Amino acid sequence: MSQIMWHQLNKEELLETLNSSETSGLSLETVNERLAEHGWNELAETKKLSPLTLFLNQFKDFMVIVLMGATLISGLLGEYLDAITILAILVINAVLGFIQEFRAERSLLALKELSAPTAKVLRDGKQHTVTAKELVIGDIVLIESGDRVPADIRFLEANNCYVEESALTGESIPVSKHQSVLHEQELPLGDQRNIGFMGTLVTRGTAKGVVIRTGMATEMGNIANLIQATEEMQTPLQHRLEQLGKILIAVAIALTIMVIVAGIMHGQPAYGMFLAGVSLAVAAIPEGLPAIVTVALALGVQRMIKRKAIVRKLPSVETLGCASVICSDKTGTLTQNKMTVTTMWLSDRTLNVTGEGYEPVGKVLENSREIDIRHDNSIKRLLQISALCNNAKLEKQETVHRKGKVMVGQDEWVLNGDPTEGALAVLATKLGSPAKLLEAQYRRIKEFPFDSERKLMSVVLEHQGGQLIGVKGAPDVLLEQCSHILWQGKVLSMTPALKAKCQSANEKMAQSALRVLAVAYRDLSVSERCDLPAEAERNLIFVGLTGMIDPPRAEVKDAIATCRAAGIKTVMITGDHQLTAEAIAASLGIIPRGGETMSGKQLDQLSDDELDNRVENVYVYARVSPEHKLRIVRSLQRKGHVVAMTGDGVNDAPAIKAADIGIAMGINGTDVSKEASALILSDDNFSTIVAAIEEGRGIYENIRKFIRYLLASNVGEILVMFLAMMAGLPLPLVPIQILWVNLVTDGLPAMALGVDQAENDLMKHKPRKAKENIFARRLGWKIISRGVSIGVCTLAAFWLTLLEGDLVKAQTVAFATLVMAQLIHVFDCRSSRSIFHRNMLQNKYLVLAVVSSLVLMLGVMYIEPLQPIFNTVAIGLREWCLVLVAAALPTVFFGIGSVMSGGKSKSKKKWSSATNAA
Ligand SMILES: Nc1ncnc2c1ncn2[C@@H]1O[C@H](COP(=O)(O)OP(=O)(O)OP(=O)(O)O)[C@@H](O)[C@H]1O
Ligand SMILES: [Ca+2]
Repeated sequence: MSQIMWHQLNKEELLETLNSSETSGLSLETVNERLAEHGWNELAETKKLSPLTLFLNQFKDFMVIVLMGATLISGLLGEYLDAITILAILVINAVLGFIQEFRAERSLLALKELSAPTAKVLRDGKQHTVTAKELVIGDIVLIESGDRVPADIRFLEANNCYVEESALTGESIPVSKHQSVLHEQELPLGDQRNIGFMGTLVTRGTAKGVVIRTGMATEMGNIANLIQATEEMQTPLQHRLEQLGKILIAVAIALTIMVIVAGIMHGQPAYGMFLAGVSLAVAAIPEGLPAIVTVALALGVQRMIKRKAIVRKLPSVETLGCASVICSDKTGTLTQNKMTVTTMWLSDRTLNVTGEGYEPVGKVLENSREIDIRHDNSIKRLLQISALCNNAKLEKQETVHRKGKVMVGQDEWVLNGDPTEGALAVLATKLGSPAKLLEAQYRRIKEFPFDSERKLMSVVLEHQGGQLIGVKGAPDVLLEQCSHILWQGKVLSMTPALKAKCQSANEKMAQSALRVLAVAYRDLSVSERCDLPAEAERNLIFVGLTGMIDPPRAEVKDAIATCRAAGIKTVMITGDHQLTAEAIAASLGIIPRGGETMSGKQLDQLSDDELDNRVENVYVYARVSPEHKLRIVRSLQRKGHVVAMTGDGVNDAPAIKAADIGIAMGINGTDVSKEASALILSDDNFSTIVAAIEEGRGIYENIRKFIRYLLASNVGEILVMFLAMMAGLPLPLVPIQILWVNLVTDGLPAMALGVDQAENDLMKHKPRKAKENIFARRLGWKIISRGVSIGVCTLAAFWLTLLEGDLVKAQTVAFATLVMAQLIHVFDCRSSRSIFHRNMLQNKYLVLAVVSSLVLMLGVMYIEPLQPIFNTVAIGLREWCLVLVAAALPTVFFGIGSVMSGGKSKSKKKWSSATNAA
């Protein structure tokens, strides 16, 4: 098929060649056949790391290689048992590391799938949304501004449609597309105006097209290998940890060398010292840290997905925890986006409409009495334009519900399209003027699609008597274009008095939280040119207003209160009317006493400096256009805020990109906004942002928990050996014991900390500063103090037992003390205050991890055949008392210390209550 000159075919030839139908699309059967034949509509991926490579990578670590070399030598020297055990431990270590990294990799991959682009397609006569991957040749697709063209398509219909093709042609100015036949033989891509190319961006308008090429056969597929850029997935924290890791390695190696030298000087055999030293280095270097961080991030991301937040860029998980302002759209994010028209205003009459949801059943009331509207021409005109200047489709669909144990089919009205337009479609159908009926007399010949800059939409309709323009949109904008008004059935000139009436009716409706749309029209002489919205939308005849409710989402009010307690400010940014916005903001508790609201017009009059001075006290921005959002983000950032910003349209992308955390809408968002975003809300819901922030904070704290645990453990491990060598004592731990301690303490317990529950005050303190050091808030002190005391206590237990003269017994005691001390200390790490502030059994994984580590430790102490391998003896009650006291001392001592000095007041100082900050 690739030889076909698609741009030269007319519609009939096109659909015949592709065996498709413009009105009903392909059948699902055909789709499956074609999928089987041509494969998925996707570009080939670059290669991934194979699991085997990932596993072998675990052994690439320098110290591990040294240790394996050393083991090999000891094997050659006849120490088979030692060599085999060390190797076994290294393999287990590698398996753990592999599992961690493999999981991390997998979850990152899953993330990509989740944010895969979708496409609207006509199949079996119905409109479906599918992932773009599922498209086949012949599919009829619908695209609108903000979409990426999902495959190579030939246009069948294009309304004011502009596409930006710079990825293919280098030309960054969008080109207009049309559906007419092009006759030239060879045409460069940029001139194929009736073809849309996969991956290019629709910047304006709407269109319908038929898929002519998919996957690697597309023009984008031709150059796919050139554009597969790898995205930076490392977070700032991971980056800093990598650096920290290098320092730690250097320190560990330096200390190890000192241990070895001191040991040899005090008469230890050189080879044994070398093996002990290298084992110590392997144990003390937190090589698992990056992997655990990735796992903690990835698992956190999974939890976020369960809470409907899809993270597209891993670094934003960290940034989320620092967010200090959330700028949110109103419609659909703070509100339900389920619109219902409740009020109409025309010719100075206010009419109420009954009925709920999308079911088109309801009555018209005036002063609470039902009225007959059948002969009212003004109302008919209002309904007519509302129905025809409208792209929403109201359909009856059978949906299956569960009632107890049986599944019941039920007819339900569903809406395909924009809810604002849906509400108008419902209104028209309710009151006897459904679009289906009207379309027989009025044929749409042109559309100027709605955009959020113009805040209007209009259509040109052809009927028996001629042509007609119907317009709907924001009343304040539309009124400016009306020279006449339909008043009690007659067309009058618009006077200032009449205009004032319209305005005050609009304001009155807006004040009661209604979203208000105005409707206007005019006749069009056939000779009149109207190619641009500005040419069509002028000299109009005003008809009336419709007001629709859009109830706030139930859970949002609490979410906003949570934010306030967490020191995060919520700002509403909306294209809607100021009074509507204020009414809704008030009901959600967004505006505190003294808080301001600002309109887009007012914003335009402020310089950047003036805006900076006021920005922190503005809680609602109304009647703004997308480009205002960028100014707001920048201004807040200049004030030192970490800004989360939502958006859904094409024009929102710059603001989303500029924000510290750009947030797109999963349901109503455009492809462009999603691509620009760091986070996608799969339910478009504001409270999901708050949930994500909470997870973000929790993940960061968990990372701090296990960094604290791992580093304190390592300080303890190194110190025991170091002090013993300095003091001229024998080795407190033999190499295998060191490796074993490392394995049982660093592995599972550290991972379990990574999925620990958050502390209760997580959302009760201010966000942390973006530049905060990982060791801030006394973490460094905690690592050193706990590490040193674990080392000292272990050494004391060793020395006390050694006084009896049995080295193996003393080494067993040291081994048990070190393991026990770490297993107790791990619980301390769960709290920023002390071990006594949290329920020890809350984290089931941790309890399980600690119990298995205990069993592993007891195993090598009490299973007789293992004793010679691990250099242990069975110790008795007296030794156990010593072990437990020495192991508990570091944690209990600091725990009591923190309780005595009032751990609460300390934490309060650090986290000064944030309530007054918001
Ligand atoms: N489909 C439409 N056709 C005509 N006018 C519309 C349409 N949708 C919205 N409007 C008008 O344009 C105004 C701005 O709408 P826009 O979609 O930009 O913002 P919004 O959805 O109200 O707010 P948010 O930015 O919170 O999503 C609305 O108040 C309404 O008067
Ligand atoms: Ca360790």
